[in-house]
Amino acid sequence: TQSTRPQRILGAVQQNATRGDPRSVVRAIDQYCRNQEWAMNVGDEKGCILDSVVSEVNPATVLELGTYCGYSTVRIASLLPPHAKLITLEFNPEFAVIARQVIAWAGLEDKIQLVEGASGDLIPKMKEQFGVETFDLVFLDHWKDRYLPDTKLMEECGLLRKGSVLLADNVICPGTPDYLEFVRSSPRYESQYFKSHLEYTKVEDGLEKSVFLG
Ligand SMILES: O=C(NCCCCc1cc2ccncc2s1)c1cc(-c2ccc(F)cc2)cc(O)c1O
Ligand SMILES: [Mg+2]
Repeated sequence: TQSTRPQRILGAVQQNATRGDPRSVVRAIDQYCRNQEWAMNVGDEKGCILDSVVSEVNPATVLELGTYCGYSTVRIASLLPPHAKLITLEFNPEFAVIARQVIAWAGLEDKIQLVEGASGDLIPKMKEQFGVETFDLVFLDHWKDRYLPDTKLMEECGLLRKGSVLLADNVICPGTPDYLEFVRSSPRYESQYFKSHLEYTKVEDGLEKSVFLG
């Protein structure tokens, strides 16, 4: 039977990356997706910007919306301090099955909790079910039309504190116009655009970093 793209990405990790070495997992996925077949990982170019923001924030609690195969999950978790926790939400069960194996190959199971379901359903349960107070960093990389409603939902659920950082992928391609307009015009956010390219291509894309001012 025909394999899926996520299954082929997992195969590339198992063949080319070293167990317990997160950066080799990141490198194996980037090499596969740049040389064999494109996939919607944040990628190496935007990934460097992601690394710099994660290192600057040095978060104890991270929420990732949109796991896919776990590329950015592993990339972020590899930079977290010892007792930090990353919760990642994935809607597609097939992606979740692959991501769990990529996370395990990287040896990062203790830092990462992958939760299956829709962000709109799970965000209101964060405090009670997952024992979360607030998130220091949120990486938005899920349905592009959910960035704005989920940001408002996180505010309403008290999951953001003064200084919480939102980092959003794909604000140009595929684009998140309503989200961009909101964070750039709201007095409650300080926003900054990091120009880059769509993963593994020359098409323009970028990350928007928005600090919640409380
Ligand atoms: O759709 C994208 N990413 C979201 C996948 C949706 C997965 C979800 C996770 C989840 C968790 C919780 N609740 C609800 C959801 S929905 C995406 C698409 C492109 C792209 C760019 C140019 C193209 F020509 C074709 C695709 C590039 C990217 O970097 C992306 O991130
Ligand atoms: Mg993306």
